[in-house]
Amino acid sequence: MNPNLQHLFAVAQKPERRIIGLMSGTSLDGLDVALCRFSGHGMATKVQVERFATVPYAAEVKEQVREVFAKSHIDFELLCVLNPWVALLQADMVLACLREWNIAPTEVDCIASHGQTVFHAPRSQQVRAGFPNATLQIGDGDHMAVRTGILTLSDFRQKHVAAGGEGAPLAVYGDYLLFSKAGQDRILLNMGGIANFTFLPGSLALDAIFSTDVGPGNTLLDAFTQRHFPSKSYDENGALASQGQASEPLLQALLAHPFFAAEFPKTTGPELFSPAYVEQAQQRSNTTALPPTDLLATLTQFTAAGIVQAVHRCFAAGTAPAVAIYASGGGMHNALLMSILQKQLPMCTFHTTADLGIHPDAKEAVLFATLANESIAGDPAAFGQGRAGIPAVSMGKISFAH
Ligand SMILES: Nc1ncnc2c1ncn2[C@@H]1O[C@H](COP(=O)(O)OP(=O)(O)OP(=O)(O)O)[C@@H](O)[C@H]1O
Ligand SMILES: CC(=O)N[C@H]1[C@@H]2OC[C@@H](O2)[C@@H](O)[C@@H]1O[C@H](C)C(=O)O
Repeated sequence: MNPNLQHLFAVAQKPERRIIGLMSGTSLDGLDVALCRFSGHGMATKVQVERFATVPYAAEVKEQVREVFAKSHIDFELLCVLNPWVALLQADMVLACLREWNIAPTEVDCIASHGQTVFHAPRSQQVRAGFPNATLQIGDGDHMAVRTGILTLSDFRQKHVAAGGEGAPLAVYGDYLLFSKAGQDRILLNMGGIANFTFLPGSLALDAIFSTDVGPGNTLLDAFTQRHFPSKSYDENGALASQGQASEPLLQALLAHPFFAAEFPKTTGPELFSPAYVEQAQQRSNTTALPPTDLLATLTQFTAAGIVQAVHRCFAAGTAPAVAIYASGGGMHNALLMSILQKQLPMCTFHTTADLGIHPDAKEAVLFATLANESIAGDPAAFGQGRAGIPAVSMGKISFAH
């Protein structure tokens, strides 16, 4: 037998596995690195996050990735070279973390690498007809494996698309295994560049759980903060938006897109929720002269409205029962956004995933480590027969280090 297969077999049979989960999201702020210790799989999964770091991207890295990010027209050669370049950059970040943590690469069983999404194209957002759902992440897994010497799983979203999904949100898989609680309805709300959530019914019924994107998270806030306040990369704690007055006509124009009325589960990205989207809504609502702080106030309300509408929709049948919301992602640090959510969702109690034992900034990196643990040691049957958006499949392509 190929010794690589023997090694994989041995890792799958270990009572505990050390897996590094890597996530670099739509905000392009850096690489989240979570060193996790797993035992078990499926509903018996136990995970302990031993170390976590966000390694910030240098300005040059952000600039290079932005050149090919969420754009219809790009330099194709640049995309081609960024595919290994991003992988090698992230591999070196992993090796630097391991050195700092005094852990040898040989002590890590596997890396679960999300890569960098450069374009997300569910059918509902494509301009051409007749093509399948599609999504593209760069940061090649073979380069990660060879540079680090660690078995690597990568490119998780393609199997989801191949099995009928849109390639996202994958959060449902990890949230279900790690955070379900009998007797308590929970929403795991992640506010990154795009906002998404998983609904976990207290009944634990597999046919009631789902994950969905709900609209923009920080992506538009970041873009317009950077445009109007060039020294800032984001609106810290919502301080700028707090100085402005939201425009109701612009808010309504922003909410007019069919994405908001579409059924769950659904996905989106900065391809749709771009600065051009906001500029068009400003034209339609005669609000092009809005002062920057009013614009940021409106965009904060817009982010909140997408989330609030979606939470209400979870309970469309009647009065919303009490539900516990567990927040994660950078948006949870935006005090203004959080206060709007709390005001508009009085039936919810607000917590963070830290209350469930996972640091909110680490949650998505832990998700990919969990997906890798399932692919290596689990069984896709943990997700029943599979439903729309939750096909019962093992995700991640395997790259051997040698
Ligand atoms: N103190 C803060 N106040 C306001 N916003 C903040 C604060 N801290 C972080 N953020 C926001 O969080 C963003 C980063 O969020 P996060 O790292 O969750 O995004 P991501 O992982 O790239 O996104 P995605 O989940 O869409 O892939 C920043 O760009 C910023 O907008
Ligand atoms: C295509 C893509 O990269 N989507 C991301 C993005 O960031 C948030 C939201 O949009 C979510 O759908 C997804 O990531 C998380 C980790 C997910 O798949 O659950």
